Amino acid sequence: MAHISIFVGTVNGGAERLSDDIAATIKQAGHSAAVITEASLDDIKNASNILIVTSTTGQGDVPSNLAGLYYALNSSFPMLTDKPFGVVAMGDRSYGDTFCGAGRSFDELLRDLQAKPVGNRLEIDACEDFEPWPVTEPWLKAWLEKLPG
Ligand SMILES: Cc1cc2nc3c(=O)[nH]c(=O)nc-3n(C[C@H](O)[C@H](O)[C@H](O)COP(=O)(O)O)c2cc1C
Repeated sequence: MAHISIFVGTVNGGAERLSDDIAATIKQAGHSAAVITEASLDDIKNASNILIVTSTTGQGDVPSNLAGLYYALNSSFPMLTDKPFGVVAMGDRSYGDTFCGAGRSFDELLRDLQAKPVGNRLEIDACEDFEPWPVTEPWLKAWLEKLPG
């Protein structure tokens, strides 16, 4: 059984609703999960498995409820060596180059901190996927299967 800490970045609540569905599915699969909406540096340092679920705001920016964690990681740069992680990025392709910018930034930062990517980042385009769950569910099931241990 794995414990997964889900770090949510949201402006209008979509990523939080998706995180709740993700947590319910993780529990149904026999694991445990916690959804964290106001994360501290210790939350991520102490996490066994990290799942970032974030929308993008501004011009490729991390939502403010998750931005504090992003900047704290970037400035204090704690090594997260071999800590398994995944990223679910919600965005809108009509924003062009900044599509899913927050999820992409987190993915890059966690790799820089030597955390261990499990599978590929999921990018959800609000223009195409009006409901995020149908694309997230198969991704999540595959991600759980790839999780070490
Ligand atoms: C003001 C604003 C700025 C946005 N900027 C971007 C962006 O730069 N890139 C992107 O991919 N999506 C962008 N989006 C789209 C959101 O990330 C997308 O609609 C997401 O599903 C919202 O999730 P939330 O309800 O959790 O905030 C923006 C949306 C708003 C309202």
